[in-house]
Amino acid sequence: MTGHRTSAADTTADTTIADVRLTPILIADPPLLNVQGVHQPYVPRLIVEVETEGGIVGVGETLGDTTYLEIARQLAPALVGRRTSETNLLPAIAACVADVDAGALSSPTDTAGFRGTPNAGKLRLSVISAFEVAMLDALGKATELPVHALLGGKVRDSVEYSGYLFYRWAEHPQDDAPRDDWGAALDPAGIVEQARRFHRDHGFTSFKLKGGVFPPDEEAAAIRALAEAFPDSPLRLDPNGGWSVGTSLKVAAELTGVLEYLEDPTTSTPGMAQVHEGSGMPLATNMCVTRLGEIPEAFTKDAVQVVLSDHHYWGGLRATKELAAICSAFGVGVSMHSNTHLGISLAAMTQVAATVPHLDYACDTHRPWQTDDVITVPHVFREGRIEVTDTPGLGVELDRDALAVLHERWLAMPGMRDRDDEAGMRLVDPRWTPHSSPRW
Ligand SMILES: O=C([O-])C(=O)C[C@H](O)[C@@H](O)C(=O)[O-]
Ligand SMILES: [Mg+2]
Repeated sequence: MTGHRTSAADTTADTTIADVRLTPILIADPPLLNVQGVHQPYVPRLIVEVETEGGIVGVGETLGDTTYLEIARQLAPALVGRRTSETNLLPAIAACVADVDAGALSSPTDTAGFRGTPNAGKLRLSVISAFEVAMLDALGKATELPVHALLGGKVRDSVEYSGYLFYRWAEHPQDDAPRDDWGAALDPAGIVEQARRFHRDHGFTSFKLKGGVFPPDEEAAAIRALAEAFPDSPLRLDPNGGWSVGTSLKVAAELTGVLEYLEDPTTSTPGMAQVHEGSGMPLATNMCVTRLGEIPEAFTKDAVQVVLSDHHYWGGLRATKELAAICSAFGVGVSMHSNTHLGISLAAMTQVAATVPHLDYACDTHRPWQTDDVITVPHVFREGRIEVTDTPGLGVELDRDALAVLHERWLAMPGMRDRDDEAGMRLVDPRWTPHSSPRW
């Protein structure tokens, strides 16, 4: 053991950051529907590599839209010469060196992230998250410790995820888009069939339906059909703020006892508080509590009962643990949100989820919808769970060939470098205007 440590120290002990590499990529995505529109054939992600003086490489993954990439490009050189252990400095360094383009802040919602109104702090935190994960991965490899050990150690050996169901078209309208064999899911029967495949292929026993697509009574009917097909499964419905308070109260009354929780039925914190007060339905959010400053109002008004943490939003794995501790102090539950992502993010989500004692719900993940990956051994869900590895760092290895292919795709398709679900929908419905909120 000592001999092993010594030899590792000889070659790898210097954890000073020597180089930071950024690789924007485009990953294939099916035509999944939501309140804003439809996923386009490709979604941008950013892969961050942090290389130490000792030659160790750590990896991180985050949103790859232009604004995020610009922030990352400003932040990367400022980290050279820092230690991989200095993750607490990331917010201050980012605030000093990374400007956020005003255009990115003028949008009513952050279409890339679905987390309420964008602001500079939120966008920087999303970029920081990938650097923090890459630094922890490198540090873990250098010290021969898994990332969960750097966060205080795991309290569970596997992390449960929920099957993320979407209304969807059979194929994208673009002729040259990638195809899959899922077929369309546009009614309760289609959603139940999708859930059966998720259960068969990955063992998921908890399901979330992305709503805000059809009139709420149709989506409530899909939930009831799921409850009949999977009587023991916890179920959630998430219309991403597409309903008025009145509509939310009506659906909440109808689905009380059927849903585990209702997610972001309406957009504002006062609106969420009214819905909970009037219905008693537990409400979850990844839209009205997405940074520390939004917590006091939401918790004192009892507007949310479950916060969907997301290390990409909150600035990394340590920040996720801090959020979980605050939630615990207020008796608010914690689960985990996801956007379209690959295996590096799934590894990071699993490592941090393993360390949060009161993670009371199955976490969200889009990963089963993705056919691409940038790690050599993609994760396998068993009984809806991912095993928490004890391999040093995140326990994943970058597949450089796959990364190069997906980067080539990014170079070749400048029109896909920003997620734009509205633009995707306008190809089919040129008058599409999702911002007449609330839709129902
Ligand atoms: O829980 C959520 O709100 C999400 O997962 C946001 C995502 O962007 C989802 O709506 C999607 O991918 O369409
Ligand atoms: Mg949500």
